[in-house]
Amino acid sequence: MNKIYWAKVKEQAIIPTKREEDAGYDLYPCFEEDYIEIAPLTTKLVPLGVASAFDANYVLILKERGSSGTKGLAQRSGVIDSGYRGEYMAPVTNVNNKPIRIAKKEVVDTWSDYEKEQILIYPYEKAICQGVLLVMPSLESEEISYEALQQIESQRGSGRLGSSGK
Ligand SMILES: O=c1ccn([C@H]2C[C@H](O)[C@@H](COP(=O)(O)OP(=O)(O)OP(=O)(O)O)O2)c(=O)[nH]1
Repeated sequence: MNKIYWAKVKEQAIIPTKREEDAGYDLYPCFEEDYIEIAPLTTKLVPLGVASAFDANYVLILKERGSSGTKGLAQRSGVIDSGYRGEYMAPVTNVNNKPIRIAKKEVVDTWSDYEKEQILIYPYEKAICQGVLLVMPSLESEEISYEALQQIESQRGSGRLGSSGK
């Protein structure tokens, strides 16, 4: 299957797209509410409204966009398995010291300047994260004893945490 299949789980969802030279598919929030508010240093699941199917040789990783990461929306978890058929959810942590609202434009337009000063706003209409497809290496897995493992040649051996002195 040399293809990624996308489906809308919710009617209003936006099917992710990317230009050939972009690494990630832009993924958009998709929810009924006027906005989702994320308090400082807390995490919320932002529904993305889409589901996918792709070959088991790949994994799709959710990452911040430049424009979401630099606004203090930190992407969590984000491993989408090829066999996952549920709705994509983006776990997002607000690392700002103000609440941030992922808010629809028509609602933001009704807020007073005072209300807007108390919060940060991320437009609902913008992609909130991106999905990067990566090739999954396929390795056999085998348990061996720790002694046998230490016999396997290595430059580092068990040196760690500053042992190289570099
Ligand atoms: O940020 C994320 C992470 C995961 N998922 C979906 C896709 C993934 O294929 C599925 C399971 O994720 P994962 O295996 O990381 O979750 P788990 O906590 O290990 O639970 P499980 O027992 O379901 O494997 O949840 C998302 O929508 N968003």
